[in-house]
Amino acid sequence: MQLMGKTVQVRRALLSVFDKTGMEDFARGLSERGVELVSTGGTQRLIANAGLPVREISDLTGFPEMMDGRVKTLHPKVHGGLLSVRDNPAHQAAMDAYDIGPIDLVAVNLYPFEKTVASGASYDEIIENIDIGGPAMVRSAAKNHAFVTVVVDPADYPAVLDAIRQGGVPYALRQRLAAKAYARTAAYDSAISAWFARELQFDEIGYRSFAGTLREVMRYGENPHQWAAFYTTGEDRPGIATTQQVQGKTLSYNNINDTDAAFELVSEFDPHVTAAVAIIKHANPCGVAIARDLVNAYRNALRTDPVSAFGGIVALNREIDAETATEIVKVFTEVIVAPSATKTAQDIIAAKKNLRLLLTGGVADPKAEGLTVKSVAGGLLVQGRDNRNVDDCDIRVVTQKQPTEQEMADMRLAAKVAKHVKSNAIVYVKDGATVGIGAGQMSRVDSALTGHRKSIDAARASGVEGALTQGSVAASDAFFPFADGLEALVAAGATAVIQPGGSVRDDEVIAAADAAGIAMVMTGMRHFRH
Ligand SMILES: NC(=O)c1ncn([C@@H]2O[C@H](COP(=O)(O)O)[C@@H](O)[C@H]2O)c1NC=O
Repeated sequence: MQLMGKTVQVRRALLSVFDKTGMEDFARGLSERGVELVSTGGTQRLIANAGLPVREISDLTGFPEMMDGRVKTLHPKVHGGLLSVRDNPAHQAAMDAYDIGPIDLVAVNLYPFEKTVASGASYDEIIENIDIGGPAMVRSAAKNHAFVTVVVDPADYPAVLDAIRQGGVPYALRQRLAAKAYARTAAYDSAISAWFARELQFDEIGYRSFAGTLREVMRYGENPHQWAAFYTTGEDRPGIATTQQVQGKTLSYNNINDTDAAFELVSEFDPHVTAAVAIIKHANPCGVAIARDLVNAYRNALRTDPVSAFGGIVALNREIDAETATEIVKVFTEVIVAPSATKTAQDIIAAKKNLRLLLTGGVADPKAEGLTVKSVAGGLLVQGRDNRNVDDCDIRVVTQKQPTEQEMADMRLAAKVAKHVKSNAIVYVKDGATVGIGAGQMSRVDSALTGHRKSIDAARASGVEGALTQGSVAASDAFFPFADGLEALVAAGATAVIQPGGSVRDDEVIAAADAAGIAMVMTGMRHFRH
């Protein structure tokens, strides 16, 4: 392959695109450089209507497009023209024998499989939108990038035209376009296999592929020496991947991770029922509150841990109003994320140039099915999304003391927040707001103590002696293996506790609660989060 690595002149191009964006200009540019154009049905009509000379694919193959377009380019005259090694005498002999002409450039984009699935189309319609001929051409051309240029993204048309105007497409560009082409067909097949898996409810099908579309390359990852990029999967879930950035600096890797945690948390609360605000640091909440309006929810969330809230992410489940925006901008905040914002709220936030404002258009459905993926050395851990919460549980009172209505409401809030706190999680709540959060400790007792200690700091910050946890309720994300965790909650001042139960020592824990005279309920649902 002596020609390999050289700049290649383009003499014949095959154009077959579903998304016709930019195609007329691209075809004109090619035509002006003397490139012969060959094209399929709709693409051919577009080019011909623009007054440009273009051959129909059936003229090249000698076969009509048939079977509702299932077979149009699947022919040796196409694939031979794409795959032949130009300086290989045997390949040349085959081309001569079968009258196969070289094709130097292919521009293809595929039937919109992903969009068809997202639109809720029927099974048959989805199947019909699996492109076969397109990926086949893309793969042939990409394999033979030593000689052939493959363009799968209209965004690359200008660069390719520029190269052709300067005499030909250089090897480095052909190579990059080939890599992109295989990434595209891999992502396409990944979407098809993921759809099949969902449709047939296969939990295990032998292979899994996960794909995304590049949204942005970040300056760095979790730390400055780590490379990072954000890929979106196309899932139609209001949140970090679908958000519109209205203002502020570009998002960092950590911002994206924390904003996701923040918005998923407030999405637990139906905005028609209550306003909810979460302030997040390092993917853990440092304050969460629900209230009749956002401004009170924000003030109460902030009170939990005003020190940690500095440089935090604020998520809201309703449209941000001017009053709430005014409160938020008083504290140094990295990101605000909400379904929408009033014009006045946006103007108030605009005064802080660097502050990012992200609008999602709605809250996420906390009950929606989905997968989460985590990488481990040499593998991927895949599981169903944790799409259930305390509202799905049969709550059992296990102590002599019954919780009051207020305690019960606060325990539901505490349990929903605990679901979003890294394990071991302990969340203290009083009157609709968190008053102490213990996150990510290796022992449940330590989490209970941490939340308590932080509530003493927060009380002091607001000029109150003692702990905010006095008279609160507490939630634990998992059962208490011993009574010591429960006793730490009692010592912190909790009057009611919500936890899944299920320990072999549940009896001891219940006895400790009875001895302390507090109420305890069990949900039967654990919410580990790592
Ligand atoms: N069947 C084939 O041989 C075939 N060849 C190309 N396509 C696709 O047909 C589309 C373009 O069709 P048209 O030019 O008719 O709008 C492209 O998305 C291309 O990927 C095909 N369609 C499906 O497999």
